[in-house]
Formats: sequence, structure tokens, C-alpha cells
Amino acid sequence: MAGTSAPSASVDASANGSHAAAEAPVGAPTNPMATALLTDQYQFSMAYAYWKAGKHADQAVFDLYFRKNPFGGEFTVFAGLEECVKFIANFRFTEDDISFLQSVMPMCEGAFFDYLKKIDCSDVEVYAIPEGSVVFPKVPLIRVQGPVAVVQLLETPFVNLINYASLVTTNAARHRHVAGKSKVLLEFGLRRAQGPDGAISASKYCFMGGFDATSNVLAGNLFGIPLRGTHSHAFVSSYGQISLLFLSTESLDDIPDKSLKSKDGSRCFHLVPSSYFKFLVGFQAADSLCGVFGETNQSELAAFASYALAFPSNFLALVDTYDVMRSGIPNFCAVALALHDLGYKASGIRLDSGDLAYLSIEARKVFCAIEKDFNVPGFGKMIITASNDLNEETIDALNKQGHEVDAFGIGTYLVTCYSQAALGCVFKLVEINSKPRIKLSEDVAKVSIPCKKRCFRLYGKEGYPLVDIMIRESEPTPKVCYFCSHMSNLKCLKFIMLNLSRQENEYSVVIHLLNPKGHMLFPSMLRSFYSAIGLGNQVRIFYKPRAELPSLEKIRSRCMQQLEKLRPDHIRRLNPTPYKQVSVSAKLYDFIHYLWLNEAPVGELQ
Ligand SMILES: Nc1ncnc2c1ncn2[C@@H]1O[C@H](COP(=O)(O)OP(=O)(O)OP(=O)(O)O)[C@@H](O)[C@H]1O
Ligand SMILES: O=P(O)(O)OC[C@H]1O[C@H](OP(=O)(O)OP(=O)(O)O)[C@H](O)[C@@H]1O
Ligand SMILES: O=C(O)c1cccnc1
Ligand SMILES: [Mg+2]
Repeated sequence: MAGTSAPSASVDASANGSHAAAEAPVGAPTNPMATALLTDQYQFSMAYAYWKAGKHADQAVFDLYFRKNPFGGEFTVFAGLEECVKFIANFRFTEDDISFLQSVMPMCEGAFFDYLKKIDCSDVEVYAIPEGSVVFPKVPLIRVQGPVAVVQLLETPFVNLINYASLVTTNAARHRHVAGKSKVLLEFGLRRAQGPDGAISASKYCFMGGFDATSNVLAGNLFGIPLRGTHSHAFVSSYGQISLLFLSTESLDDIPDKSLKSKDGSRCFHLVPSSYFKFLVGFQAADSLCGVFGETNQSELAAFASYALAFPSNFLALVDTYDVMRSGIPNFCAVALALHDLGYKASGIRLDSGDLAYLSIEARKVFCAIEKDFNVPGFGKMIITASNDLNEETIDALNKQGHEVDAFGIGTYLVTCYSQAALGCVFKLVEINSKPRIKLSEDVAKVSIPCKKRCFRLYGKEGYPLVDIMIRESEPTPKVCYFCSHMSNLKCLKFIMLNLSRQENEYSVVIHLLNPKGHMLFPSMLRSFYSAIGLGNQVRIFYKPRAELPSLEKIRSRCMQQLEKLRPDHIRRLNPTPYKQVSVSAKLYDFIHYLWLNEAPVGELQ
């Protein structure tokens, strides 16, 4: 999908009378429910009214943006663009869709449905900030241009596809920030997410926002995200058969096949109970452990031993089913040492309850003592994973207390975006038939910024972004320019605008935000040609975005790099410094106010 290559097309006999379908190379949206009917009913009412007024083909420009950063923070990560591109590439109404629409809109003329049958997004252009970028309020994340009736239908699905994606990516980025670079972050949210789409989206976007892996197998398959998992309580307690009548506990003796080959394959051992008990007894005698261990739970030991036989090379145990320090840790260490004798290296433990700071520190002390006393190099570095209702606050609290956790498994708070339900993206008309439009509001923050715009980000000489600015598309790129906060010119800022090619200059560099090369242009001309020769209905046109859709890995790296470039005080959790409010050129500032005065009704003081 080279930037400027012409769109490709091929004749597809199977198209079967339906109008040209858009398919590969862009691919379908991840969720098959993301179809042209996935919009609010009023979008169809508007489309009908545009059509009835003969305005449906008017050229509209809409901006998608948000007004306030989520989670009380001062930054947002933009996500969901790829799904929007896939959405428009596949946008069309099936015969069934049309019949349904006719049934729910019986008041509309039949010819409107003939019009709907023919539409797709071939005349729609999308300009966007690259996915994974750090973004700020008011700057258009996406600009959508095209026939007003079609673009109107895109409002709801676009906002839907961007809102949660950006919110959860930002949430993940915030968790990464508080956990620090060196910790492993695992997304465990599938069971708690808002339905299958919430879960799949969460896995994709948490990875984008800096998580290392997910427990969600389907997400691993769909997006190539690394999969990780630990060990469950059910497996441990499945070994605990205590009968009140017989006072029996399932034990090591009950494991049917206890044979395990040594790692190098040279020997085969029968792991009898004494293989473990000798270590448990050793722990009791070890000076460094100060007699902290007494009797452990035997059914838990049986569960660990049995699990080790299944996964000798990746032995990992959940140690909090009965008692972390009195049972889970010594049982784990006994099995890990038995494996060590056979040449295997255990992976670590998971803590899922209790005081995670205290328990992780105590567990680490035991691992280090065993490394020393039993002469097992590396045992002290056993990986400690923690889970259980973790969130930014608890991780921050753990950091302040000091802890020995290496990996955090996070579910509920992460994927449900517990501390903020929605981002609040909006999609506003800013121009129609080249005439700038404005939406006024009593709330000044809600007044839309009219015109087709170009957006830039200015970086200071220290490499931090300074401010995002917007100019009218028709304005030449200024070299030296005054910019005003878009609603008040009280704070005029003077910027020296430089070309990217002159980055070495000491003032600032300028980055285009709305990627002018990255926009999508769909092949309307090609469609017209095929229609003209009577093949319009049998041709399958493959839409090609002008810019290549980057891989998830690439988007993730962009996100990480941009977050690193933010000034630390913008990203800190407590009272972050606001990024400078989006600014506009003096020309655009004057124009906004001219339009405002023009459109606002003149009131009378009585
Ligand atoms: N040292 C700590 N500092 C702050 N918060 C912690 C610390 N250790 C654990 N937490 C958090 O405290 C909360 C404890 O929750 P809760 O009382 O439900 O768990 P629990 O009683 O330890 O476990 P469970 O009920 O699952 O057996 C969790 O949100 C956990 O992440
Ligand atoms: O706590 P979260 O951040 O949502 O992470 C996922 C949780 O899911 C699992 O147990 P589950 O919660 O199903 O059982 P539990 O309530 O007994 O821990 C796991 O042990 C975690 O505790
Ligand atoms: O692998 C795990 O430990 C896991 C996965 C999902 C939820 N809770 C735990
Ligand atoms: Mg839990």
C-alpha cells in the first residue's frame, strides 16, 4: 500500500448484482458488527432530510476531537484509527439492510433507499493524526471530508470506534507510567470487560498503551499480542479433598505418574514425597529462614508437584490459596528445588491477595535465603507476579511502600476504565461547500473551531512538545507568527516556525499533526468509470489507503516514544501541569470571532 499508488480494481463475478464491495487490502473491521447500520437513527433522518433538500452531495468537512483529557490527567493517547479506516473501506448497505431501513422509515420516499443502495465511502477522505500519538483537547484527531449525507452517517461509528480505544489506551499508558518501565504488565481483563468487544478492544489497546502481554487467547490470535498466564486457585483447591469422616487429604501419593526426565534427558526420576519433604525439613532447619516454616498444606504441595510434572520448564505457582508465608511459599520452594535437582529452573509465583508489598518482600527474602543456603544461583530472582484489584492508586501505594513485585496482572480497573466511563469525543461540522461553520454554546469550551485546518505541534529546544497550534488550511505556513489561545487572545504566544529540515535551530521544530500524506483517498473516479461502461455492479474495488496502515507493534512504539518525549510534569499523576491550551493563528482567531458574532443572535437588555 504505497503512499501514492493508484487504487487497484478487479472484476469479481461473485459480486452478484450488489454494488461494488470494498474489501482487502484494507480488511474488515475487527468486530463484524461494525457495519453501516451501526449508527444512530437520527443520522438516517438527517441523511434523508439532506437528500430531500437536494443537499446530500454537498461537500462537508467534519472534525473529530475531544474536549478534556481523561482520568484527571493532562494527556491522551489517540487510538482506533485503523478500525475507522477498515470501517469506511467496507461501508455499504446490503439488500437486507435496505429492507430493514425501509421498514423502520416508512415515511421516506423509495428513491432515498435507491440512493442508499449506491453509496459507499469512495468519495470520502480521511486525514488523521497517526494512531498511537499523544494528543490534547480540541485538536482534530480525524478530519473527514465528503458528501454530507455519507459523512453524517459516519459520525456515530467513528466516535464509537475512537472513544473507548483512546480511553483504554490512555488508561494502559497511565498504568505503565506508574508501574515504571522495568515491570511486566499483564492485561487480565477478559472476564470483567464489558462484553466480548470490550474485552478484545481492551487487549488490543492495552498492548498499544504499553502492556506487555494479555491473557486473552483470541486477542493473541487476532493481533499477535504476546500471551501470558499463570496458575489458578481452582487447580490448587482441586487437590484439597478433605473428608470429615475419613480425615483424608489428597496427597503426593495420589499423583498417578510421578516420573520426570531430567532436563538434559539423561535420567528419569520418580518424584516421591521425600523429594519434597527433604527440602521442607531443610527449610525448618535453615538458620537464614529463622524457623519461619512449620507444616505446610499437603494438598497444596500435591497440586504444585502435579503442576510441575506438567510444566517442568515453566513452573509457576499461585501461592495464596491457604497461607502465603506458612504454606504457599515453602511448598513452592520445595517443588522448585526438586525441579532444580533435575536441571529445571522454576519461573516464579503469583500473589493474589493480602498485603502485596509485605508478601512480595517476604517472599523475596525467602528466595534469596534459599539461593544462598541451598546454593542455587538465580533462585533469589524468582519472578513475583501480583494481582487482585490493582489499579494506578494501588501500584502507586506499593511503590511508595517498597515492594518486590516484578509483574502486575491487571483486569477490572484497567479494562472497564473504572475511574472514567467515557472520553467524550465529538464529531463537528466545520465547513460545508467551502463555507466555514461554527457550533455556538453557552459553554465557551463547547464552541467548535470552524474551518478546514492544518495542525502543528511545536517542540522546544529541549525536545519537549510546547503547544499544538491550528491555522486555516488556506493560510501559508507561517515562519514567525503570533498565536492565541483559541478563545481569548490574552495570552499571545510568539513562535518561530521552522521547517523540519532545520531541526538544528535552537528555537523549536514543527511537526504536522494531521498527517497530510497519511490521508485516505478512495477511488471514486474508478467507480465512475466502471459505472459508465455498465460494470458498476459487478466490479469489486479494492480500497487502498494512501498511507500504509502501520502494525500494532509500530503504533505501540510510537505511543511509547511520544510519552517519553512529554515533559514529566504533564504526565505525573498528582496535579499534572496542563499542556498549553490549543492555540490558533491570529487570522483564525479573528475569523472565529467574526463568525461567532455573525451567527449569535443579538440579545436585548430589558
Ligand atoms: N500494600 C498494599 N498497599 C495498598 N493496597 C494494597 C496493598 N496490598 C494489596 N492492596 C490492595 O488492597 C486491596 C485488597 O482487597 P481485598 O481486601 O478484597 O483483598 P484480600 O482480602 O487481600 O483478598 P481476597 O479477598 O481476594 O482474599 C486490593 O485492591 C489490593 O490490590
Ligand atoms: O482483580 P483484577 O484486576 O480484576 O484481575 C483479575 C482477577 O481475576 C482473577 O480472579 P478473580 O477475580 O476471578 O477471583 P477472585 O475475586 O477470587 O480474586 C485473578 O486472580 C485476579 O484476581
Ligand atoms: O493467568 C492468570 O493468572 C490470570 C488470567 C486472567 C485472570 N486472572 C488471572
Ligand atoms: Mg480478584
